[in-house]
Amino acid sequence: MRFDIVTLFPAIFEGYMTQGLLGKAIQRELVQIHQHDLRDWAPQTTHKPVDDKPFGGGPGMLIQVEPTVNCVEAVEKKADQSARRILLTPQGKRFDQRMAEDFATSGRLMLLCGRYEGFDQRVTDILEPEEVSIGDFVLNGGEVAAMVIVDAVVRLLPGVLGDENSSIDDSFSRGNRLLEFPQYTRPREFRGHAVPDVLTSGDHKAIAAWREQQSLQRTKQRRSDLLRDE
Ligand SMILES: N#Cc1c(-c2ccc3cc[nH]c3c2)n[nH]c1N
Repeated sequence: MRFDIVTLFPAIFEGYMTQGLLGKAIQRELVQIHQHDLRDWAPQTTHKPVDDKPFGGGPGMLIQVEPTVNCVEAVEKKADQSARRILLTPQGKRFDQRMAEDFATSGRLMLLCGRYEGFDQRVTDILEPEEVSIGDFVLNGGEVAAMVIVDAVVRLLPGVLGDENSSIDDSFSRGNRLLEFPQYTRPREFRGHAVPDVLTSGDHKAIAAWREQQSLQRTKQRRSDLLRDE
């Protein structure tokens, strides 16, 4: 799978792409991530401005339409398949596990990361991206949101998580409507807190029943909204 990230701050992604599961997936060529600096598409002046004041007044600046559309069109010319375009914005559809599973079936995603007050409206009108938000809070730009999406999608790709790390029991995975059960490893007791006996009983049926009960109890306590019919 390939991600093309259009951003004013490509360096933000450097460290992120070399660490952990994503770093390994890139090394194993299961994933490609290409950053595209919008400033490379700015008017060829010394300052290379990509932002300007909003018509009609108001605070802050907007990213101009021209560098963005030129950048996206240039990126698309490099590959035969047209990428699925995602614009990160607080006004977007809420990102969730179902959306992550859907994105994971796309061969290529283009993530448009804004800054300032966002993009000129014509970027949306011309490129017709899917507008996505990662939650009801305000960030300073789309890059962190893009990393959240890359992180959630990459772990779903075949071969990225080994069998021992399968995502099948994860909260929210593949239609799971229950939060994941509590997990324990060695030591069997720490500061008076012991691992529940059932987990060391070897009785797999009892373990499964305990985990189901714990998931249901945890979901009722923390996220009862997940139990309501849609
Ligand atoms: N996705 C998302 C976002 C953002 C976001 C995205 C892009 C820009 C560009 C300037 N400010 C931004 C905030 N804030 N909160 C979210 N859930």
